[in-house]
Amino acid sequence: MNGANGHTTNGSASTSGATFERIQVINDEKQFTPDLSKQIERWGLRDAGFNYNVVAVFGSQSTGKSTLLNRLFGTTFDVMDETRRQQTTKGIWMCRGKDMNVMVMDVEGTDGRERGEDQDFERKSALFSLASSEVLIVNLWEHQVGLYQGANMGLLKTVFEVNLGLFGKKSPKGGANQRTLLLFVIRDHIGTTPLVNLQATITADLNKIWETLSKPPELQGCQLSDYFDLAFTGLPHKILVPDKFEAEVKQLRRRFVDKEKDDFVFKPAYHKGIPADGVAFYMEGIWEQVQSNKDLDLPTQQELLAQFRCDEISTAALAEFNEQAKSQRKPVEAGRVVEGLGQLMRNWRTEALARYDRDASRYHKGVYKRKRQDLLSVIDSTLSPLFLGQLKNLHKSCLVAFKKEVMDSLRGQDYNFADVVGKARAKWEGAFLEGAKEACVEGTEWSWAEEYGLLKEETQSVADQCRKDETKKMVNAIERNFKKQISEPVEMSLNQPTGDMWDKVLKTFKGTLDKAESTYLAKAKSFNCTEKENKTALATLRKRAWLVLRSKIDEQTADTVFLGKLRAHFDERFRYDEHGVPRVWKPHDDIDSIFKNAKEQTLELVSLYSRILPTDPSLEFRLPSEPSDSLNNTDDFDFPSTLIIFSDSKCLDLTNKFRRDSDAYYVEAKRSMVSSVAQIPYWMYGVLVVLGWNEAMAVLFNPLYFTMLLVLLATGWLIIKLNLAGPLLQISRSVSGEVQRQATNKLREHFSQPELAEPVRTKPIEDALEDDEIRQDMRRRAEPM
Ligand SMILES: Nc1nc2c(ncn2[C@@H]2O[C@H](COP(=O)(O)OP(=O)(O)OP(=O)(O)O)[C@@H](O)[C@H]2O)c(=O)[nH]1
Repeated sequence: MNGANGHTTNGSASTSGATFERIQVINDEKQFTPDLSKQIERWGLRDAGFNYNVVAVFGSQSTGKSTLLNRLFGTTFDVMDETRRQQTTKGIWMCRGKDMNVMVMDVEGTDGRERGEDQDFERKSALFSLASSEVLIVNLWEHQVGLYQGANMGLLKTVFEVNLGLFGKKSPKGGANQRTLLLFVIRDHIGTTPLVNLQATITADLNKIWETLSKPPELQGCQLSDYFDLAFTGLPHKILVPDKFEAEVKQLRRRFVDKEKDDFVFKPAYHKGIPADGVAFYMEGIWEQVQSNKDLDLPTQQELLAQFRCDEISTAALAEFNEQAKSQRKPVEAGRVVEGLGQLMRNWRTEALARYDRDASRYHKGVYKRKRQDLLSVIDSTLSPLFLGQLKNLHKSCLVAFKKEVMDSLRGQDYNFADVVGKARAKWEGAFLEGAKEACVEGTEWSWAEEYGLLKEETQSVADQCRKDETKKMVNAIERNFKKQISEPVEMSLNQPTGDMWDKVLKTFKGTLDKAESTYLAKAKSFNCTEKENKTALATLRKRAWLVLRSKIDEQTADTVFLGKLRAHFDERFRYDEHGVPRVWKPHDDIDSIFKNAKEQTLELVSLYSRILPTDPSLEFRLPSEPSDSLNNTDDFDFPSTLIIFSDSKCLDLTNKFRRDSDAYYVEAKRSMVSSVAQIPYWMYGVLVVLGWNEAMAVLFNPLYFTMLLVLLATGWLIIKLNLAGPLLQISRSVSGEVQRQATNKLREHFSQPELAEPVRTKPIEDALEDDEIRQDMRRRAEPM
């Protein structure tokens, strides 16, 4: 039964379980057991709160204390062997009463026989018992009553003195004070002296002792009854009248059990106010104080106990709380919005506080409240990062969702920008607020205002950016549309190079631009654009529109296109007559003047196209020459230069190019006239018949030639008869065609001699016109044919 430190830990009757285990609280070496707390737990009393009682017994050695306790409470304390009268209880033992929440203390007897004259332990055990128990059973033989010098009275003197030390500092009249019941059990009460007499004697003796106590000045007037209640009972002789003894003991037990009875001993006033789970620590503290002979101040002890226990309870509550909080730390740190985090936090917080309150509220109120506050601030400081993390995550997710919603909505065609942005902002800022409110735990000073402000700023800047992008997009779309609209009419106007060509172009341009501007303004309304933004966008639109027009003009005045126009214009005037019929040059046609007029008229176009200049000044268009395209930040823009289509040198270049082309047309015209003159005249055939008459007669009258003619005719007749005319005609056509081709080639070769052709091809046409010799030569060559 001896522990490692020489402490007798516990023991039990052979039939008992954990409930009946007893424990030596203080061993004969005056050491306090470290196992009391566990033992109280094993007894099932740890969570009893205040619903338990402590009773201790005082008395001389071997006066049947243990026997009485075992009978009264069903405990299992060692009882002395009948045959050897010697001390059995050493130190202080404790056992749980059977079927009752009572901790029963069996205290070593007070005779000191075994310890010699050492009264120290008696005094200390009395002090300890009084500080811890509600009821002190004073066990004495009947014959000891009235013996003032006897061990009991000495013990009682000790108890009173100790009591003054323990509770005396506080005036008993000052309010609720610790009272203790002294229950005198007179053993072997034969009955010759009635209990009342014995009671009177004992009371008188007690008062006498009380009087003789040296009390501190402030407690001079205190009475014994201010601190103690006295109760008396007698028990018959256990050996002589065992049945009566047992019956009386049963009777006495009822006073410890039956709460309804008036003589119920465990009155609330006697309770030391120590929760069951703190009893072990409290007792240990008291024993330490007692051992070190320090002043034992119970309120201070209770406060110390409260501090220790409240800390313990708080730590236990926090441990569980921390486990719970840890579970959500990772997702929050990983940037996730934890659904219902606020509710979770509220639950953990409430549970932790409830756990603390359940166990700690029984302790010293001041300490309990102070520690609760500490616990609360630790809990809140643990939860605060989760709250802030949740806010940050909410902020992020709401911003992302806001952007997505805006982008998705802006993807379509029919939308009102202000509506889209306004709704999305309200929705996601609202979602943030909702989430933040949910995450906020009541009773804290947490705030989401700062994060909310940040979110609002960011949604605003996203909205601004979107508005800018949308404006840009809209201007681009209007520009594209503008391009489509002006393309055809401008092209048509430019293909009709009349004097009011630019008037028509600018009229179309201005009309379309007006429409584009009003389209912009109509749409811009929904964007909540500022006046300044609208001004900038319109300026950009105008400039872009102008550039679109300019690029269309450039396309139409590109070298090849423009030369084509000139050629067409020239053709109309040179190669076609005034009725639009193609000219067939006759020798009497005045090619030169027609050519000259057509050329001059065509060359006038170069200057017409060279500059955008309407005849009606009201149609003139102007733009500021500044970088107005804020949407694209393009380079400097010089409006006047955009009015010039062809520079002077370009005009000269185009004129030259056209001249070369027109000269070629001129030469071609001339040639066509030459070839028409070179046709064989019909009268030549008549001449041939006249000149060939003699030869025909010679054939008819010459038998050989005539025979040959007949043969030919017969062959012809046969051919017709045999239907060979077609194939032969075909062959003869081919042959004649070939012969004609050969002949033509020969003739061409003849007329294409270098001295005739070269000057026309290489010299400028003016030279050619002036070169009369060549003209004459050409006519000469043409005429004989
Ligand atoms: N005459 C008489 N003897 C009793 C009575 N009760 C117990 N005894 C006997 O007294 C002896 C001592 O009993 P314990 O119960 O051990 O007494 P104790 O006071 O606990 O003894 P310590 O623990 O040694 O101080 C035993 O032999 C009991 O049988 C009683 O009421 N009358």
